[in-house]
Amino acid sequence: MSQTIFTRFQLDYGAFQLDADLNLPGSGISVLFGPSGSGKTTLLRCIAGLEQPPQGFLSVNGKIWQDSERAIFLPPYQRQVGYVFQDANLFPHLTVFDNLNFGLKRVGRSFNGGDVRKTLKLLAIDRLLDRMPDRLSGGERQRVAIARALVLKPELLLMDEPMASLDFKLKQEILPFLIRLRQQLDIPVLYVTHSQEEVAQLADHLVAIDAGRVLASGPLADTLGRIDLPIAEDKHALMVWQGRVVEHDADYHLTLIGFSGAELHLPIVAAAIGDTVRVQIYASDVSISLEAPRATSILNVLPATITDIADRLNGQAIVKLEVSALPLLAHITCKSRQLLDLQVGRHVYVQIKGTSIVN
Ligand SMILES: Nc1ncnc2c1ncn2[C@@H]1O[C@H](COP(=O)(O)OP(=O)(O)OP(=O)(O)O)[C@@H](O)[C@H]1O
Repeated sequence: MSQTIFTRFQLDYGAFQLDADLNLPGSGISVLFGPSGSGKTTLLRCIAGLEQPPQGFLSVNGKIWQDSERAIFLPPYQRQVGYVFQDANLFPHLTVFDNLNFGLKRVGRSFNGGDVRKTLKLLAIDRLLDRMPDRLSGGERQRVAIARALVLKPELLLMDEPMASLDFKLKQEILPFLIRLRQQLDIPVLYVTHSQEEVAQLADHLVAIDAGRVLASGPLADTLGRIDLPIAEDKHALMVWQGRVVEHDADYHLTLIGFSGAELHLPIVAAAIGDTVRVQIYASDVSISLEAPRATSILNVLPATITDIADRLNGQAIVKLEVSALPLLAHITCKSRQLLDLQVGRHVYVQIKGTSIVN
């Protein structure tokens, strides 16, 4: 059975109150997503023991780290937590090796352990060990910061916008490593971001937070499909489907991806037949018609059923659909919704104008 993290924190800063009750899976990446000032960092700091709210409970994989009712509070150094920040914060006067070894020595562990080697390999920093931090790229520095946290074998890894200070190119460079962490790490990760793109690429579980409160917490597609939340209204609102590569069509530079009950053609994907891939579909790329379009340039046309609709004051309607059992969001105008008389339960066709692979 998957181990679980239970948190309950209440904290009052005067102008801001955190009141967060969360149950997170004991594996995979849980992403905390919310606007600036919504309390994401404060929640991570509570989990790390850097804040001590008067009301707090935290248990990680069956161990109680904090329980205000029983006056239990493990100080930060007794919590097996790795913390990666926006900036790598490496010791500038120490080599990469010494930066990593610094923490290991403090806990009486050797650099030569199998776990350390595995981490260096996972983050491809084995060839950077002699470098000083100022001779590393921003992405390499961040990979060293992640390795420094992981070699201490934490029970939980906290990552607070680890890519926020990287430019687009460096983000693209580090993302594959984060995806690899998602696939290979056997500890739970709590990852803070503002970016829908990072949500699509990394989240297994998604928590939407606003004004210090948890609005939703659940498997990625469940939270993305909550049309009552700001995340579904955002102009970058999207859905993520996981599928497998069925075939490549070299003549047309297309790849066919199969999902449970649906197939999509994508611009050719660098993955082998049978590989698992995530595909993101923006709500703004989905249009709806009542009949199967007979002459259309759009390759991906699928039958769907409307399961929910929310009209917004800005003239936009968010439509939630099911394609087979796969959830999908569409942003259309309220005028189109009225003209087509779209109602919950109606069978329609969706045309998906653009799709892209996220890993
Ligand atoms: N020590 C403190 N004392 C008083 N208020 C604080 C303190 N730390 C944070 N706050 C306030 O708490 C609120 C939540 O801050 P927090 O940094 O947790 O938000 P966030 O969601 O991580 O934001 P961002 O995405 O911009 O990093 C903010 O209004 C912030 O000003």
